Amino acid sequence: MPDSLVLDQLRKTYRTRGREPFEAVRGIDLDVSAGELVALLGPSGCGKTTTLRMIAGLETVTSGDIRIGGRSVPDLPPGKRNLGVGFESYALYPPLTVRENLAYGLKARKVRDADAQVDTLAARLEMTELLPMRPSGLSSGQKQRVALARALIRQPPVLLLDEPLSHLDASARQRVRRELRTLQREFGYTTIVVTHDQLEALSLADRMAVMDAGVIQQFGTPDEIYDDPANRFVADFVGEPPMNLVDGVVEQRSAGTVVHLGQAGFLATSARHATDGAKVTVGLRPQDCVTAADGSGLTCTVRVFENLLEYGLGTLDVAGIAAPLLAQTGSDTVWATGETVRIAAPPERVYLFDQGSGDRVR
Ligand SMILES: Nc1ncnc2c1ncn2[C@@H]1O[C@H](COP(=O)(O)OP(=O)(O)OP(=O)(O)O)[C@@H](O)[C@H]1O
Repeated sequence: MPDSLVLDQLRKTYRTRGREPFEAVRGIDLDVSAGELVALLGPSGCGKTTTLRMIAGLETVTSGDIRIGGRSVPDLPPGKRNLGVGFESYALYPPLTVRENLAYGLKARKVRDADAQVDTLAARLEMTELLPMRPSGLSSGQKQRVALARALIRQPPVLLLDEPLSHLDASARQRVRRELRTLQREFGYTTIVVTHDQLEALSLADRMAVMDAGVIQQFGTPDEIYDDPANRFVADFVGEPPMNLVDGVVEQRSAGTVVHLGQAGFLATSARHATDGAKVTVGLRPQDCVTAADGSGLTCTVRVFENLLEYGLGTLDVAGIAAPLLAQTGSDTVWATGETVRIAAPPERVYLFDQGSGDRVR
């Protein structure tokens, strides 16, 4: 049976002799339901691995609590926490073959069809040919698959995975990712996956926690995070190509709020709480840009147009704004260099952020 996992004001301060204490995790709250897959997503150094290692019991907790199935675990050794841990660095037993490594725990528990279970899982993770090999002969991508299999075969109530697919080549990564998702759904393990790869997080996760500087910036479903980013960091980090972020000035009109961008014109926005005349950061996803009717939207000049067959990407100069704007077009639109185009977006997709705090202005 899967267990719930709760992080309650979890903190980690690293104290290294001769150095200032470093707060890697700064008070994290996270409530993961039984059977849910949550991705911890963030840039290098944001504290994802430290968080996972504290849950696993490989790192001490400075303060706060971790509860697995309602039981507080920070004082328990790793082996008593009832977790499956798929860390690449987690040692396999070198004298045993991969098959023996995978079957070890099952045989210790006297599971009758241990070998058949190993065969089935190995086939699903495309690693049957690795079963007779010894750990020292494996490449990093192969070791990663074995670590994943070893965590999965125990059918743990809570599964922790740290960058589980990072060493696989692009096509194997997609297939193993889908298989991991299928296995997780089938067996219902509560799962935390640490990744810096947003595609991995978007495709695997029921919900994702976007982290930066030791803090969870937003926790929600992939759609909530993409459609309704809580702040400038999340808006910038999630989405490919990234959201355009440019300076703008708010004007409150009787018909609604608009935001002016340089000398290029203005866009209507559904944000209602912006102060008239305030300088804000305007967020506009390249995918949300549409061609506007004459006399409305932003007047832009095409600097470069890339025809990527299924869609096009225009790099547009905007009068009065230093950085260019990226706009994605449908496959039937082709822009010429130097052409003038008018760009708009649905008002609910024109995001405003406070220039000081970076918080969303709604
Ligand atoms: N043992 C340690 N002693 C001191 N500082 C550490 C230690 N381990 C990690 N850190 C620091 O804590 C911060 C968070 O590290 P962590 O490994 O949790 O980040 P991460 O988000 O997983 O990044 P990455 O994806 O690069 O592994 C980093 O600035 C790192 O340098």
